[in-house]
Amino acid sequence: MALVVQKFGGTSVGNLERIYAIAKRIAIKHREGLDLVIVVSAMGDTTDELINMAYQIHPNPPSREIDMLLSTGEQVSIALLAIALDRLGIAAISMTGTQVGILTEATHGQARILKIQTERILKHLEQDQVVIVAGFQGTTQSSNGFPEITTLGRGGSDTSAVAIAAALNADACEIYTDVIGILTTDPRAVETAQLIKTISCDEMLELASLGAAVLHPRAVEIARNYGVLLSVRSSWTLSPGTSLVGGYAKHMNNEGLEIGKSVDSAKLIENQAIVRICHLPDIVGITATLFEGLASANVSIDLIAQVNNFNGTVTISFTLADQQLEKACSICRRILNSLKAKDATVIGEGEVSKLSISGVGITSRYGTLARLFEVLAKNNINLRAIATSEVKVSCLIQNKEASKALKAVLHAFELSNCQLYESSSLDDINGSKVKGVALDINQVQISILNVPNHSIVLATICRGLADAFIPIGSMVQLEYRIRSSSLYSRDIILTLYQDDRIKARGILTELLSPWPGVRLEEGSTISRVSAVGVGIRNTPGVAAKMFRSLSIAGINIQMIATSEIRTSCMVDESDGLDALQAVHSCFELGQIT
Ligand SMILES: Nc1ncnc2c1ncn2[C@@H]1O[C@H](COP(=O)(O)OP(=O)(O)O)[C@@H](O)[C@H]1O
Ligand SMILES: N[C@@H](CC(=O)OP(=O)(O)O)C(=O)O
Repeated sequence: MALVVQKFGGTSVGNLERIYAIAKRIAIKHREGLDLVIVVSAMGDTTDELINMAYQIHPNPPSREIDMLLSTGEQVSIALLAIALDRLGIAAISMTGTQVGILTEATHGQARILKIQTERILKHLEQDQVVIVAGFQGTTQSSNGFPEITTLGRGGSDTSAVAIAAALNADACEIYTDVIGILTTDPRAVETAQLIKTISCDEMLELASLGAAVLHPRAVEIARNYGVLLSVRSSWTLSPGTSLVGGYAKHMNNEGLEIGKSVDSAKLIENQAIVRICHLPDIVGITATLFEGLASANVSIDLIAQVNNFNGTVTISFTLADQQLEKACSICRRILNSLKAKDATVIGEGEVSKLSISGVGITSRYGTLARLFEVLAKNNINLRAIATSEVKVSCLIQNKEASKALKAVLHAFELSNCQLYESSSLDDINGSKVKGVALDINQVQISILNVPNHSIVLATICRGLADAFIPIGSMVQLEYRIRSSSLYSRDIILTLYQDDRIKARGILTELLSPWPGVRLEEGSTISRVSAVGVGIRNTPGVAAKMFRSLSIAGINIQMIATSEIRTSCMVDESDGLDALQAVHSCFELGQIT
């Protein structure tokens, strides 16, 4: 008999009528002969309400007690669902994370799953019972050997469900929610959002980490790592929803279900080039004009970084294949001439290579970025540009340093040579275009200016933030040649969550004190709008189209950070929603296909 894990989120079990309606759906599937493990979240806004209560009593409640408190939310809904199934004549049993044996790290509030004991679940399934498991919670052993309740972090029931499916080697894992599946964007923000029928795990990881709250990135990571057949569907209709594709059926490792390696391959592309444009006037639409000009001349751009300096000028850098460098520089110069941007300078540099590491949760797993930059710094590798995302980090380095850098990275991340791929030009697939767009609010731009030209600063910054569990949203590096000198000055620009601003300021100020020339500047709160799709890099003009749509909407782009399958633009906080709508519409994502 097929074994299916189904997860119902907080909105789907928001009141007794909904719980009963879900019980009826489950009863039908059980009678059809499926073995069912059901994971549920707490009813409606219960978790928020519980957190609120704790903070009314104490400004800094103990994390153990918060986990104890929050875990009660799911305990209510599992019991009610079991009662509803009993009423319908279906044998069911509810179980907490501790009763199942969902073993996690010994940390409260954000624990990762190490192992799921399947014996008890399997025993009840054999007895033809529906097994109902509390999502979002696990158990660990305290230092004195007693079991303690842990929670997995907000939105953690998706993670519970996919992890249980992986541990049971289930035939499918279905996430039921209040929308018909994964849509081209949040339908609460854009009414015309359309269903995406299939999406790759990598695309969904990017979307989820960029603000698409419909699926938790950790759940996607587990599905990708263990080849779980995952879909997202509506709790109220029978439509098939969205299927995720592109997972790998890896074996569970001994380190722990959620703890495996974050980096699974490295790749080097030689003969790349970088173009740097400095002192560009900060005029709405200027970036769009530049990239439209390049696209119409068939210049294929890879990575783009742009930052609005706080002095009214813009700095842009982009990478491309070496053989297109001269053409790109002359197009840029021509456009800048026609725009009468007299102060702007265009500098091209060839003979660089792009070294990338790929995996899952690269930016959300604290420490992976730091490890990469530490290794490169230790080997004295000079970084000319960087691009970060959830599934890939790329660094531009000089050709002559490329093989040394690659060797060091393979060694540091314990990758074998067969994971290395070399190519000399623009490569591979013709994927589809933009799959979806997402909006992430409450971000802040932190600029670290005038960084001396060595990678150790980058490594120090990333390690300091990782040790303080501060996630980095986007990160770019821009370089300028210092006037009348052959030396470069470097700026590193990060986006972080607004809530982490004060903590990050303290840490960065202290970390940067050995380099007295380095300046820290903070911008105002910004929103990040991102377009995601595997076809982005092979479709010239995608970025230009996005930049133009923002300029037509009168929205100034404050920062651009791209990776291979995503383009993110940071805009003023108040422009976020308009920016999302403009980008969604420019890629015609609201049209029924
Ligand atoms: N790309 C997207 N596709 C679908 N829903 C999205 C997307 N981005 C954000 N959402 C939002 O995610 C919500 C579902 O997530 P959530 O509220 O956590 O559900 P649940 O309570 O079922 O866990 C939807 O109601 C929708 O507003
Ligand atoms: N109840 C928890 C866990 C969860 O996953 O909820 P939901 O499925 O409603 O996002 C929370 O609110 O964070």
